[in-house]
Formats: sequence, C-alpha cells, structure tokens
Amino acid sequence: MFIEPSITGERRGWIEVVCGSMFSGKTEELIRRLKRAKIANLKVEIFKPAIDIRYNETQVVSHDANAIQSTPIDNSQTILLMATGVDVVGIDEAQFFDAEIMHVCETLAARGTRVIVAGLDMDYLGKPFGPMPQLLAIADYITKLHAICVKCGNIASISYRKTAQAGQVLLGEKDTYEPRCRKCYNEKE
Ligand SMILES: Nc1ncnc2c1ncn2[C@@H]1O[C@H](COP(=O)(O)OP(=O)(O)O)[C@@H](O)[C@H]1O
Ligand SMILES: Cc1cn([C@H]2C[C@H](O)[C@@H](COP(=O)(O)O)O2)c(=O)[nH]c1=O
Ligand SMILES: [Zn+2]
Repeated sequence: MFIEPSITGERRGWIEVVCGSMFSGKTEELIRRLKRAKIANLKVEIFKPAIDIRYNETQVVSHDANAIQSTPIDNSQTILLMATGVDVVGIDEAQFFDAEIMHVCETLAARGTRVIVAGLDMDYLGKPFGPMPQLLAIADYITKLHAICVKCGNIASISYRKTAQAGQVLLGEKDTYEPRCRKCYNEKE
C-alpha cells in the first residue's frame, strides 16, 4: 500500500502516478489517497477528461461505485487555472489528456502541490497510451496495479477488447473490455 511521504516544515510538491489495466483498482486507489488528504484538511481538487461520462458526468466513479466529486475538463491547461491555492490535485483517466499534461503536472509540483495521476498505461493493443509514458518518466512515485485475469485467475496487466472495433479511444466497461494476463491475452479467444 502507498504510504504518503512525511514532510515536515515547508510544503513540497511531487507527482504520484497510479497505472495498470482496466479493473486493476486505479480509481479506487486515487479516491483513497484523495479522501485521506481531505481528512488531513488539505484543499483537494479532482479533474477528469470531459469525454469520460461513463458512470457520471461530474464524479470520478470506480467499478465498485466508490465516488468523489470532480471537475470535467477538455484541456489540461485548465487545471493550472483552477488549482491555485490547492494542496492536492487528483487527475483520473490521464491517458485521454493532451501531451501538455506533463508540463501541467511539473508546474503544479514546482508550486508545491501534490499531484496524483491515475491512468491506463497500455491500450487494448498493449501499446503505451497517450501521455502516460511521459507522466511515468517524470513521476516521483509510481504504483502499478493489476487486475485478475478473467480467463485463468492470474495477475492481469492488459485490457483485452472484446469487440471488433478499432481505434485507440473507445469508452466502455465489462461489455467491451476484460482484464487478461499476458498468456491469455496472446491467445486472443
Ligand atoms: N477481473 C477483475 N479484477 C479485479 N477487480 C475487478 C475485476 N472485475 C471487477 N473488478 C472490480 O473492479 C474494482 C476496481 O475498480 P476501479 O478502481 O474502478 O479500477 P480501474 O480504475 O483500474 O479500472 C475492484 O475493486 C473489483 O471490485
Ligand atoms: C483499453 C482501452 C480502454 N479505453 C477506455 C475504456 C474505459 O472507458 C477507459 C478506462 O477506464 P478504467 O477506469 O481504466 O477502467 O478507457 C479506451 O478508450 N481504449 C483502450 O484501448
Ligand atoms: Zn490469464
């Protein structure tokens, strides 16, 4: 489990990235860290891409229906405008953001903000997804989570797309994706 660094004296900024396949628990972990920050009376703001309206338009919601209020945005630069005076910034579904999100996170951390980013490291083809490789490179702390392979019960790291639709971006849930281990993913059946 991730334990928050203990900082005494002057406030320091840093970047945490939580990555993994679908159903690996990224959103739950993001919500857990943000709720703990709220308990510590820190000022917290959460952002998600406006395109992600699967469960709710303004909440970040996990597959287990855990939820936290968030602001949907189209452009990562908006975070800088809305995060003045904020202690902790949470960002969900970071794979859908533009490349500028890397600089946004660096700027926030330089201002003394704790930044917690959650996102899919790989798409359904097993390829790096959007700005996630850059975010992982600049992160101070990385947590890679795993789901359970629906085929064999081993640890899953890839999101298998069950439909024939192509294209990197395709919103969906269990109807469209299932987490698989590398062996079951390669069997493609
Ligand atoms: N195959 C699976 N492996 C692990 N968790 C699963 C699986 N299918 C459903 N879940 C549920 O999904 C939850 C994680 O949801 P969530 O945090 O939204 O994941 P993520 O954001 O990584 O997609 C788990 O706590 C579990 O209840
Ligand atoms: C693998 C993959 C996923 N997506 C979409 C499907 C979901 O809407 C989100 C991921 O949500 P989660 O919180 O990680 O479960 O991303 C996609 O558009 N393309 C893909 O290749
Ligand atoms: Zn498997």
